[in-house]
Amino acid sequence: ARTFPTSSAAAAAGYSTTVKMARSALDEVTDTGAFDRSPSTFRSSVSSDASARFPAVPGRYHLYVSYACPWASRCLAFLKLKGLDHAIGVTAVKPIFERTKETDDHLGWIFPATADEEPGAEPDPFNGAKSVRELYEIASTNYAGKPTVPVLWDKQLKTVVNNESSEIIRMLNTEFNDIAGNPGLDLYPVHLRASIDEINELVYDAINNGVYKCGFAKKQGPYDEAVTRLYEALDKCEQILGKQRYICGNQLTEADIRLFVTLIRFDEFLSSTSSKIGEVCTTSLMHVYAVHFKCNKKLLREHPNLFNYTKDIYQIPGISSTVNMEHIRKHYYGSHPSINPYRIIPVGPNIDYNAPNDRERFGS
Ligand SMILES: N[C@@H](CCC(=O)N[C@@H](CS)C(=O)NCC(=O)O)C(=O)O
Repeated sequence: ARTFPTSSAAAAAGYSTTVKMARSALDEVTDTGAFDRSPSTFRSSVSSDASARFPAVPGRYHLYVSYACPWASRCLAFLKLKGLDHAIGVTAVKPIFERTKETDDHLGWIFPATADEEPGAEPDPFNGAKSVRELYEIASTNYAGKPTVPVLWDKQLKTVVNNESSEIIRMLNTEFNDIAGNPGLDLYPVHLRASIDEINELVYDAINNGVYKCGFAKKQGPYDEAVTRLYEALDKCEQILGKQRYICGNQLTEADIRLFVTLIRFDEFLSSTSSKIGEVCTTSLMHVYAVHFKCNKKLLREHPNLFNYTKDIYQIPGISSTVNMEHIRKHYYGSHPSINPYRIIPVGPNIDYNAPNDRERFGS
């Protein structure tokens, strides 16, 4: 049996020891049939202030991720761009959900038992946890919410500092500058904040979360609404990127990273999102092939500006190392046995995102 420090660590970090939330995305569909994402639970901040509860010191924090997950990947991108890999370690889980406990049927993120088991994934180096769920239970006894990645983990207090990627990326951008290899890079600069905020709102709702709203809708109305908004937003971004190199001007910002993580998964993700629709809709006898056509109005590679832009961002030093297409494919095609019982991975478009692109026409 494993034993963990529990309530004392959670109490020290100021968290309630019982958190009740949705256990999986399937619980996050409202009576109207629309997908409604639950808010993240752990919302503390690491601070550059040495007297803070979570001071930005090297070696104290660890990022638990899945390479399949777009939200975790945006944190990985910030870690690389800011030159923080020496200060904050990373451990990736296995790409395919497994039972997290023998005593119930929850499926979730699992660490491999050894470093050889799954290229890219590693055992938990600090807590010997079998699952991400166990990490949450160390931080908060009886945690009943969704055990999601990313997790920004405090090795000293043995707790989750924050599990909301939009907040983690802001901390990585500003709070670690004393120890960052690239402190001068500001991905949320004051003069562009209004524009970044506006784009983020559109991109989060219609694109990042929009693909999930398409995928998890249980009724036609919410699906129609989500898919219309998704393609309107993609068209808007396509137009903007016909005039400038990056989404908020001619400078890379967090809005680009937030958009990129969905775009890079897009042509793979269309059918993966559909797999989840199929799982939700097993009782309505929906056929998986029909489901696969639900989100295919247009592929990424049919939007020339968005497609070249995705290659451009991918080719920024450090970014390609945050994209593990193998984990992305394995996760989406392997984590839903009711839809894809033999876990066969479709051949996929195998796009070369390192291929030349036309973005330098806007200057470098
Ligand atoms: N709001 C969170 C969302 C993270 C999230 O939804 N992660 C997914 C993976 S893409 C997850 O871990 N899901 C676990 C599950 O569905 O059980 C963030 O942006 O950090």
